[in-house]
Amino acid sequence: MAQTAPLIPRLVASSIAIANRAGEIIRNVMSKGDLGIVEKTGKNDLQTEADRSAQRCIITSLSKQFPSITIIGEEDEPSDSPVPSDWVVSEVDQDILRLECPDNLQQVSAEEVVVWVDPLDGTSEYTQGLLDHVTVLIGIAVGNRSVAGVIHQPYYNYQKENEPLGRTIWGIRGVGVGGFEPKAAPEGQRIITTTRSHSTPEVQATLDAMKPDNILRVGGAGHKVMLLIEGKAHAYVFASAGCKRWDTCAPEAILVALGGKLTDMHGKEYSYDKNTPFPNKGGVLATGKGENHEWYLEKVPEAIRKKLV
Ligand SMILES: Nc1ncnc2c1ncn2[C@@H]1O[C@H](COP(=O)(O)O)[C@@H](O)[C@H]1OP(=O)(O)O
Ligand SMILES: [Mg+2]
Ligand SMILES: [Mg+2]
Ligand SMILES: [Mg+2]
Repeated sequence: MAQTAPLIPRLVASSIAIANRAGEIIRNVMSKGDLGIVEKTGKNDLQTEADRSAQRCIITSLSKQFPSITIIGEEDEPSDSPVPSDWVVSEVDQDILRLECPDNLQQVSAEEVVVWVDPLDGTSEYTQGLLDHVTVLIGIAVGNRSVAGVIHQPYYNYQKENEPLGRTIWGIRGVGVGGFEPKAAPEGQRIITTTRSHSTPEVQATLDAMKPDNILRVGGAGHKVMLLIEGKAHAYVFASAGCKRWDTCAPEAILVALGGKLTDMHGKEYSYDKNTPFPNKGGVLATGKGENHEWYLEKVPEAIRKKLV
């Protein structure tokens, strides 16, 4: 069975198992207490031992199982030390291999695939102990389109006793989603989710122009798209540069598999081609199924939109 399934479901099946392992690594770093925080070159841009170790687990495992695909990870990896053998995952999620795959995904070759890896999304929140904002993101693109994604939440349920810790959700365009219960956001309200650690006057002015009933300021692109697909927010609005392709590839695929949309502030979809420059310079606007994406675009103040190129 595993050998006969097409490449995209096999990649998703492996990514689920790999993301689970990366989540354990993230929890282990936190429980040991030494986060090994490094400031990267950008403003308000941190990296921890958990980001580095989780990425080594994900990239080593994926490239071992799929040697011909292109993998692009957020973190630079200067480490020469060998990857511990128990970080190299060979398991796969068997249920995914049994899914029906649409025609357009049947014949994808490894050379067409680009996997965008954010080993730990919400690093700023992780260092501040806001653990439920943290996700592991593995996004799968074919050509320039994001077609499948896995979001793992290592700390899901962490404040509840007797509930399983962590969960992994997946989505494949044209196939469906799993690992959670999709829900529509409440009618008759406008709830917008946005950054809590990378706000700017432009981000705030754009939110003001949309006159939301409520604003949910939380960390991570993965976490914010989870709020959309679980019906907690109607739109994710970030009128600023700062996010990168690895932040949006996996969440976009899951959102789109459910009928939602993710674009820049001009309404343009991001390209996930391997040669694309990775900054999402046009900002992020994501809306759930049935939301009027155009309405949000029209509300973006023109002077702010013009700067986001
Ligand atoms: N100015 C920035 N510099 C670095 N990363 C950013 C910036 N803005 C956003 N990001 C990335 O996008 C994610 C979503 O942004 P926010 O939480 O501010 O809404 C962040 O968790 C971070 O990913 P990461 O934590 O993987 O570095
Ligand atoms: Mg980062
Ligand atoms: Mg990120
Ligand atoms: Mg990250």
